[in-house]
Amino acid sequence: MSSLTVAGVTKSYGPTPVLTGVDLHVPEGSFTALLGPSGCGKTTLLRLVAGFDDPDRGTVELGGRMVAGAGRSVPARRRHIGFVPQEGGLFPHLSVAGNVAFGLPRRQRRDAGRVAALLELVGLDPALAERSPHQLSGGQQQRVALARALAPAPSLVLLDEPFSSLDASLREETRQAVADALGAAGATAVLVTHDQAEALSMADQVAVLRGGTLVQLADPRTLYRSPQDLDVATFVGESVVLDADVRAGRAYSPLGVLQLERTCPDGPVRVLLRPEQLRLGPPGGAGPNARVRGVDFFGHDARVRLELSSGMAFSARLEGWDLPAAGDDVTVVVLGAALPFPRDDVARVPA
Ligand SMILES: Nc1ncnc2c1ncn2[C@@H]1O[C@H](COP(=O)(O)OP(=O)(O)OP(=O)(O)O)[C@@H](O)[C@H]1O
Repeated sequence: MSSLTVAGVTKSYGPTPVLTGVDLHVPEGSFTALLGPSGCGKTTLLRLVAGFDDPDRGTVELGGRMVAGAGRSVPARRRHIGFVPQEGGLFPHLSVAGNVAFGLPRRQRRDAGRVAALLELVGLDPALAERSPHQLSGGQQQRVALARALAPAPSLVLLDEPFSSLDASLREETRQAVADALGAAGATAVLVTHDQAEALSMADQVAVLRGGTLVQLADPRTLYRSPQDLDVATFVGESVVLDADVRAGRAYSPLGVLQLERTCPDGPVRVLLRPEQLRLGPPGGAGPNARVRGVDFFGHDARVRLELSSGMAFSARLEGWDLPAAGDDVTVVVLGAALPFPRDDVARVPA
């Protein structure tokens, strides 16, 4: 497996810039998620790395070898990159074993042991080897597609929204199997997704793309706890965004006086809290009063929709055991510190 380095990559289709100066380094043996809203350029970047298209400017290096840029373009088939598309792309007329063997070097294609080992690597029972793709679930098909992509021991594995067509229960299980298989193979991998939970739960590092620009590259915890700006913050998780005034290192907000995560000069700011930082107490306790407007119950936890007497709406995320009901009056307690941002930082999604 190889590292991947993308430097200053720019791409336009006609007059429309799609990628503008993207830099990205994926260390050997690590897993990076490319996360961003629809149309931000994720697939375009993946295609430039795969060699399906060429950048207008900038370079792509695999294991220190330049494969695109500076007048060079190594054809896709010579980049030794494994590709897992949205919907498996398995050959319908070949068995599972035939599909996996297709990825193997010619002399190993008849080696049933190699095929069985690859099926086991992706968490599939080798007894499925003789089935046709249409006799598999969507999740099993994606695992076969990964086994096929890993078969030639590629320098890099690219996965383009490979779980998007799976239903929720299968998605979780397949994600886990894919992440385990990539880890066991020591693969360098890049996953394209617009699903923040997928990116945060699977990747070693997450690259957030917005409008063709890489706005933040960080490990999942740093990205969630210290997002670059409010737009990234609201994209990678639910948020409570409040206008506040900073005085002597504390933020005076509609949810009380808050500690700050980092130093910040006095003056108006916008602060970010995560809904799981809020706790509810009985009415009349310390902290601002709020009324429960509704409860979205998810089983393991719930989103409790709240409103202050000023009309400001926000949500708390609470464990599912002891929940208030719509119409209840409560007091709000904030745990931990808030993250300050300039007041003119735009929050894309309201609290
Ligand atoms: N071959 C092409 N010709 C013209 N425009 C293109 C072409 N490919 C992509 N685009 C445009 O480039 C922009 C980025 O597309 P891209 O597919 O990379 O986005 P994405 O982030 O992967 O989106 P999605 O999550 O919806 O797949 C879009 O506005 C798209 O319409």
